[in-house]
Amino acid sequence: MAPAGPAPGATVPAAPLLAGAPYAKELNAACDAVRLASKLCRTVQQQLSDAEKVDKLDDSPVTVADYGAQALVAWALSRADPGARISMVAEEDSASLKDPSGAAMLQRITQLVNSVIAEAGGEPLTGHDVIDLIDLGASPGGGAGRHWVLDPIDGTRGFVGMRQYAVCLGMLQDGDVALGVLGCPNLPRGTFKEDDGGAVAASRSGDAGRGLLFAAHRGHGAYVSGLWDASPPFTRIRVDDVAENSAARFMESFESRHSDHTFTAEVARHMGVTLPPLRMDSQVKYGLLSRGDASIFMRFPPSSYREKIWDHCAGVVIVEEAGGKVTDASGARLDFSRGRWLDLDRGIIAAPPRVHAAVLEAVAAVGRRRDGEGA
Ligand SMILES: Nc1ncnc2c1ncn2[C@@H]1O[C@H](COP(=O)(O)O)[C@@H](OP(=O)(O)O)[C@H]1O
Ligand SMILES: [Mg+2]
Ligand SMILES: [Mg+2]
Ligand SMILES: [Mg+2]
Repeated sequence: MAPAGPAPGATVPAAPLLAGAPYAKELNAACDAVRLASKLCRTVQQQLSDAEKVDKLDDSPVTVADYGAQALVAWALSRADPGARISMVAEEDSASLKDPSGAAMLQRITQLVNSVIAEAGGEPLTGHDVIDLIDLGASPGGGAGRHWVLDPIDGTRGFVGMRQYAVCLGMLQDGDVALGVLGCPNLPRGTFKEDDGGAVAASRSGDAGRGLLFAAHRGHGAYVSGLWDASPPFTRIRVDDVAENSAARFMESFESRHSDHTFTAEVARHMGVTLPPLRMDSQVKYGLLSRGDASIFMRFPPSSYREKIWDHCAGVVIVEEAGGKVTDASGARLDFSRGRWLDLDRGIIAAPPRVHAAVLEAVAAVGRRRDGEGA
């Protein structure tokens, strides 16, 4: 059933988005929070120094902007709903900032956060406040009640490498994703062109033509707007269910350690997909799929890897509300109700319905062929 609301391509008036929908207040608060965090990230990406990033235990990077964006989103959501106890499942924690060796980094983060808060008309925070806000993200989540789900910077490797990244905020209500918002500072507003995912992206970050905000409300559609204005008009978006596989463009991680490029190439070949893959960091891939800039997203990490809910929560509801399907390799929908991790069968496949069925079939066929060869 098509979701309620305006037709795809229709422009809806400036904020508040979807006034009257059940979670309109929360949706608009989430959009504001993501806009603030995106501003901080845009500033930092242009001037990031080695002293502002550290490697985590799992060998992944984290920067002052990851921490700053997490604190800002927590601040903005708390401000929008004073008195409420917010439950947030977020990627970062403050452990390394509480250590004396993290003092300079905490000071820098506090300064960055306060500069954005000042612009938003708020009172300055102390380092302790920033730590408390970051640690709001330690919730175990689960299937009961409301949990915000935050990846303050998804695609930190892309952020550091001057490529694509996204600020990703979802809202779980009783185990289902009710809202999703993606801030994509380096995405061009026009149709996506091949080189836009690559190293040149950030050199143009801040251009008038860059910066998109995707937002979805379960049952009320998916929308896109410019990222930098306080209350821009939104346009309803829809996936592109191409009639022929040969016309489908597929997307995957820029980093081959995050997703097996050899396997996806074999699946694409099996389907008769001829266009080369669009390789990009982060959930911007879900945004582009929802807007019809590409028709397939595949992710096949190493079998030992366990997916985290913040890497998919916002993107999944945006794709579904744009008319797409997101499942694991066995065709099951992703279950966000089980805590901080997603348990799934091998990989993740997102696409419009016809193409999705074709990808599922091809994944199974290539899997069987590989098993046969290995036997
Ligand atoms: N070995 C691995 N396999 C799969 N995903 C990984 C991974 N190591 C890190 N990731 C996740 O992949 C995310 C980025 O996805 P993509 O490949 O689409 O850009 C990272 O998010 P962060 O950048 O928020 O840490 C991280 O959670
Ligand atoms: Mg990370
Ligand atoms: Mg992530
Ligand atoms: Mg992250």
